[in-house]
Amino acid sequence: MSNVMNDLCRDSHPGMKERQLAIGQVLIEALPYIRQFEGKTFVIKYGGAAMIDDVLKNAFAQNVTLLRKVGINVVVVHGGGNAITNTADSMGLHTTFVHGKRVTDRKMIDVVQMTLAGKVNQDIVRLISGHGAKAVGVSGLDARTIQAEPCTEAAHLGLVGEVASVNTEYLDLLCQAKLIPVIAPIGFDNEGNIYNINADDAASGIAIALKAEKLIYVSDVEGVHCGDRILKSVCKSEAADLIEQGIISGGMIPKSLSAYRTLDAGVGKVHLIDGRFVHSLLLEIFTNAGVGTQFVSEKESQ
Ligand SMILES: Nc1ncnc2c1ncn2[C@@H]1O[C@H](COP(=O)(O)OP(=O)(O)O)[C@@H](O)[C@H]1O
Ligand SMILES: CC(=O)N[C@@H](CCC(=O)OP(=O)(O)O)C(=O)O
Repeated sequence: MSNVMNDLCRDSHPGMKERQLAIGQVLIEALPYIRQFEGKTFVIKYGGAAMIDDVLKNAFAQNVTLLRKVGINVVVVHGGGNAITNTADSMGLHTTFVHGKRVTDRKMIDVVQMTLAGKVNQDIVRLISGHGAKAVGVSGLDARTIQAEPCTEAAHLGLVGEVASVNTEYLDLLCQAKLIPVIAPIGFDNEGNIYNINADDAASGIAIALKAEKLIYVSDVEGVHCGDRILKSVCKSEAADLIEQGIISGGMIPKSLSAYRTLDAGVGKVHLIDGRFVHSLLLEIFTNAGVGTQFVSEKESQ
């Protein structure tokens, strides 16, 4: 027996038995969730601070690996808005956002493509693979994973698209092989035009197409704020009011709107969790506590 184990067995560390018991209880609490979710598909939108800070990046990769290892089909759709802005800045290109979406001209779409499908995507693949799962980088262009169409606000936004259809056969194949697709949110239309797709919109379209069990947005806030309160749940009409009042603004607008589209299309659960909090993903999925904000349909919230 190692010295550490010897010490533990003699209970020479005050409070150690209590700590071990607590760890055991947390692990057991996960069991019903593991049984419930085995073989189910979770789409995880990876964005915000958890994409920038090294400790958080690593924790995210560990969390995703653990989900895959307990039999959940994990599909990651990543953002990278900050990285795109940094690359654009370094090339002297000016960035403008309208209601949380980037105005995208021909020069900007090149920056989006090389940044998202290049460095950002491959960094995530490398990190996840480093923890023992096999991640596959998928540009939305690969195998027509994301067939795009111009978004409704295209007149103002340029080459910004929405998901028209998803190659679910390809993604299902990857999941069946126990691989983790890591998807960059770009797509092309029938004429071959490439579109920049907001990652929340892409994650929503993919969750709907895959009939996912859950869509989870990992972001850089505790949840949806209303003043100094974090809302445990928010329904569609409340969200519409909060948008109207400017309380939900910027990047939270596409997130909220895509959340309700996802729910309306039949995906059971849509959550927003704080990627700045290490292991928030595991806590959300495997504990009774739940964290962050759940987007719910009108009926459920009443
Ligand atoms: N009511 C709100 N509650 C929480 N965050 C909000 C709200 N309104 C606006 N935001 C902003 O939305 C941001 C999250 O959206 P975004 O920057 O697109 O994140 P991500 O990169 O994770 O997609 C938050 O950092 C916050 O600044
Ligand atoms: C149309 C549009 O806005 N596309 C986004 C795509 C990346 C993204 O959504 O990144 P986050 O999740 O980190 O915000 C952009 O160009 O920034």
